[in-house]
Amino acid sequence: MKQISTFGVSRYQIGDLQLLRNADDDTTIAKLLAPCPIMQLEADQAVTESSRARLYIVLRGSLSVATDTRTGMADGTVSKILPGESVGEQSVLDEEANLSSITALEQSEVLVIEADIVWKLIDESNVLARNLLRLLSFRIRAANAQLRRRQKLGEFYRQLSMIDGLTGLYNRAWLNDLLPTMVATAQGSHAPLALIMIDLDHFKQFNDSHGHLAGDQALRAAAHVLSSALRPTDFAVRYGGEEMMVLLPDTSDKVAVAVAERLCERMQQAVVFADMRVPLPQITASFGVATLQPGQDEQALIAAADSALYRAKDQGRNRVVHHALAV
Ligand SMILES: Nc1nc2c(ncn2[C@@H]2O[C@H](COP(=O)(O)OP(=O)(O)OP(=O)(O)O)[C@@H](O)[C@H]2O)c(=O)[nH]1
Repeated sequence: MKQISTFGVSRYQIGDLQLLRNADDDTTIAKLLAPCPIMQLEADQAVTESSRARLYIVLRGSLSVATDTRTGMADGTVSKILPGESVGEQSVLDEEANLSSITALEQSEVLVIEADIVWKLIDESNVLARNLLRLLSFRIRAANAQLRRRQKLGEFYRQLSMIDGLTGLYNRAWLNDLLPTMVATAQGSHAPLALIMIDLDHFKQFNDSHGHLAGDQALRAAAHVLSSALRPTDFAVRYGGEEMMVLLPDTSDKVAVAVAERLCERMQQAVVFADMRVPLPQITASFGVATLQPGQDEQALIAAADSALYRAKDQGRNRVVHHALAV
């Protein structure tokens, strides 16, 4: 970056600078700008870092500004600054050195205005102050829009990471996130909460006989049985390999058992297709039902449903057992 002139003796006019367009008192402004250096940059040359805040106005050529991630708002976004446009207003107002990385996109000439002169210009020119406010408001709005976009994207990925890829059911991460709240809400409002633990029967054998891909198809079919049979307020989760779980808010013992019975029956009827569209043998599952007891936490609720599930396996599989009721 080498100085080739000062604004006062250059061919450039105040009207060339967007921030000062239509300025009211040209003579005072001209006097303030006269000693400001004009620097020449070659293509790809960086604006030399200054420890002090400065305003840069492009007179010829163009600059690329990559925001620095240290600013918090920034994410390395690159913008192009064209003749008449400026960069560095915010650092002047914050009285902080510019954290952006500024590089010339082609051979360029740049007017450099030190912060103290910018403040004098603000004192002298209402037009400059107004243009500066407008510019900053535009930049804030653009930054807000970008933040909103990023927030939406973050939420999208968060949701994606809560869904099991094979079955489309919620996954364990979702359960860890949501179950404690569901349990606390139910305990707080004395509303019932039922949990059904489901495990496919002899699934190792199914995999061994028909292959892992057919096993995956069976898991998808089982998940579909659950998700298509539930109310919109219920949740189906893939708890582990071939273990699934259904959460039924506001549901009593008896209703939860009836729901589990319905799911058990539909599971036997589910048609699992292999790739050749030839149906595979039936799948069945065992169901353990538990309902939240006063003072119980989510771990105890899961453990109760799990022990009911083991009893269902013990009693011959393809059946429903309630933790406390004799089903
Ligand atoms: N295809 C497939 N199989 C899985 C997946 N996750 C777990 N499994 C299989 O599920 C089987 C579970 O076997 P076990 O826990 O022994 O139980 P089981 O054979 O179902 O027997 P019971 O539960 O006692 O009826 C294992 O063979 C796992 O490999 C998966 O994502 N896809």
